[in-house]
Amino acid sequence: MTETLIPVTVLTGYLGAGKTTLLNRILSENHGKKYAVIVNEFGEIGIDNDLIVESDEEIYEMNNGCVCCTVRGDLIRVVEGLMKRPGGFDGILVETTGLANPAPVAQTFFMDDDVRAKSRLDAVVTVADAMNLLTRLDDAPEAEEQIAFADVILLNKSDLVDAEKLAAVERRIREINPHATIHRTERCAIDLSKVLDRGAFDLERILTLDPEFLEGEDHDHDHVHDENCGHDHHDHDHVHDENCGHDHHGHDHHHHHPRHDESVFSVSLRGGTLDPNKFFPWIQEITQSEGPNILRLKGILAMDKDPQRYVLQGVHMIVEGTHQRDWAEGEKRESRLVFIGRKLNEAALRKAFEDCVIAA
Ligand SMILES: Nc1nc2c(ncn2[C@@H]2O[C@H](COP(=O)(O)OP(=O)(O)OP(=O)(O)O)[C@@H](O)[C@H]2O)c(=O)[nH]1
Repeated sequence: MTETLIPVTVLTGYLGAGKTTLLNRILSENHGKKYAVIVNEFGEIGIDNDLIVESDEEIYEMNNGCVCCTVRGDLIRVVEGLMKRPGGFDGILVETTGLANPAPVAQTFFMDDDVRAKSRLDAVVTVADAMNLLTRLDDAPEAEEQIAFADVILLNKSDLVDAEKLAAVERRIREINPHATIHRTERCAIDLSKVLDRGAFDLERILTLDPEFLEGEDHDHDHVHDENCGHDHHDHDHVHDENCGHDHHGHDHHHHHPRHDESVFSVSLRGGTLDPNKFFPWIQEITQSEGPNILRLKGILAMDKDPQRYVLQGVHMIVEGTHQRDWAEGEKRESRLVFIGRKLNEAALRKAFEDCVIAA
């Protein structure tokens, strides 16, 4: 019986840990399987979808909130739609935002009758950033939930730390989660059979961790969920979108799950072509001076006189840039840049960015 159920892999991990890197590996590898990918991102301009490699796989983007709360109904609808597709899929991958608590995402696959009848949660795979995890565990509750909930953990970015630190991070992970399989990786290089179709999700363990995990199974959870979302907290996404353009993330979707970190918000910038002689020194300077507050930085940029799209990625002070592909004929040369972090000075970021724009 169980063989006919579609395995679902929930891919989680804090901002910038390497989730998209792993997803791109899965999509690029010649595994002969057909996966449907559901991507959820935080930050108002959709950039992540542009960072996923081109493949034959079907990709569904959900940008209107966090998959663990506001768009959970969307997740059920997307999955239900996938189940009805002729030919079907060998697996479904759900990449959560870096700020998601994986528990409600996993719950989705137990609570909806149609979804439960056709799919099985295969594993929660968490990518951890070896360089930043210890700090995150101290200041971000989601980071701890992602580790606690994992069946498989990729201790990634092993190239950025020495052996001693790697061992210390692994010890801390073990304290939080003694059960998960841990793999040390660099750029998420791993045999995919260690990640996919593991049959690793252990409901018994999760119920020990969270006895109310299956709570609401007999109820119409959409309503329960909506009520919690509407009444137990104020919706920052809306308040801030309207008042200051910030893109806050704060909810109390389920009483027994800790809140999201409300101090984290995003600043989305958009403009035309940029002057590289102004832009790069600015990014250099801002990531050095504000690095601790910049949890994540992502951009698809149009540089002046550059025929290619330039992709910029940062996690704290580490910034990487690469050319992605030629701008297509007729494609609008537009630059999009998103900062996600704490205490970001939106007005100053906006002004500095606009100073780099040379053509609208
Ligand atoms: N040095 C190093 N960099 C890495 C490694 N893995 C990923 N990166 C880089 O880290 C940055 C973030 O990687 P992503 O895969 O986009 O991370 P993510 O978890 O998808 O990020 P969000 O979706 O924003 O949460 C990128 O610049 C990657 O190239 C690694 O093992 N070592």
